[in-house]
Amino acid sequence: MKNQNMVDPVAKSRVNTLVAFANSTNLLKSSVTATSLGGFWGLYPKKLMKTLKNSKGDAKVNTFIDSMRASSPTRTKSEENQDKTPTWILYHPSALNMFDEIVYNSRGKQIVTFLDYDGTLSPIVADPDKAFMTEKMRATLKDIAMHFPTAIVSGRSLDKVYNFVQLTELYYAGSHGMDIKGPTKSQSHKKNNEAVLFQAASQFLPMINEVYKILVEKTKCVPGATVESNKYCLSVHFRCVDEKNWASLAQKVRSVLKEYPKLRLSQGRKVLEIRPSIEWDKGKALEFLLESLGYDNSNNVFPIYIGDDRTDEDAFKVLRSRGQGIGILVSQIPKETNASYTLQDPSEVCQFLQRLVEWKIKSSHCYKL
Ligand SMILES: O=P(O)(O)OC[C@H]1O[C@H](O[C@H]2O[C@H](CO)[C@@H](O)[C@H](O)[C@H]2O)[C@H](O)[C@@H](O)[C@@H]1O
Repeated sequence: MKNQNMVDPVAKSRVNTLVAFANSTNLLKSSVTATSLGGFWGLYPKKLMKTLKNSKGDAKVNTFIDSMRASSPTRTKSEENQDKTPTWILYHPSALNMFDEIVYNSRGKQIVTFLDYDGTLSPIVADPDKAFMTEKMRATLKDIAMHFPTAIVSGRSLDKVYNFVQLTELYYAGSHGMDIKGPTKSQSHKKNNEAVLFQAASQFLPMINEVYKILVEKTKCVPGATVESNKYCLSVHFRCVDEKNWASLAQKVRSVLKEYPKLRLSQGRKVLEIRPSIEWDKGKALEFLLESLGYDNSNNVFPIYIGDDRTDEDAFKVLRSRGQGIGILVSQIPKETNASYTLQDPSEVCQFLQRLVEWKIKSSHCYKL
């Protein structure tokens, strides 16, 4: 629960300036304060998990349905979102617009990039097997990895995310960070040249496989529902299910999980994810990778984590509590987040990464001169 309301000092001072500016220019419909804006930060995902695990009644499932709808709305800008947008942007400005501020804050430090896959590097599509990233994104990732240690941190299984990305020079943390592998191609920026291999939940494999079979059987009567195995985690997809069947699908998943107290549920974009109840998430994976790179107790590192999902919030929170680096949320609509900046979609992520590479090349050139 710690750090629930922590705000990093840079963001806070920027917000105060922006709030003063917004109020003085009547940018917003009503006057705002930094405190009123602070309400956007919270621990909604944890509350939601409790709801799903402990509730008995339909009302609780409805809360989940509302939240699922909001996490990945079909219409990009509802009226309600339009109202929230100006305030939200004050707190979470575009990482492209604030690029100079970001690189200024990283001065003298080693940037390490952490990238979520679905919705960050590849656009969200209906068929999870077809979530390909563009060749431009692949080329950009190759460039990024040449200049900064880079990791992909995904809910997908390690093999699956590697097959999508296909770059040997990156770190990969699959199954929400429960399965970590280092680059197989040596990188000059690595302090320690050994490939990392970490599997946090091997003992859960038989249980996960068993639950996969049960879920496939239980959900096959729901048109459009699919269950995806991500080795140490499972995903039950709602995207192609008619909204009127969401509640019954959620109930089916809950009823299976009741028999498996060692597993827990988390929610992504039109997906329910089942994973071992261990203290491990994308935030822990980020810390593990920083440690592997030799930056555990270092002030000389500036991690940049980019992600679009609820599960990425664990990593954003870790960065806030360490007071290091920045979190960037990929979203076109206002969402509760611990990230400091935003990007709209994978094409903006690509632009941001390209600018980082250009900036790095330019600054190393200036340094040599
Ligand atoms: O951590 P991530 O890399 O973001 O993985 C999270 C989930 O991503 C995938 O599902 C999401 O993307 C699909 C393809 O665009 C989309 O159809 C689905 O609705 C999204 O939730 C993946 O299929 C899941 O297994 C991951 O857990």
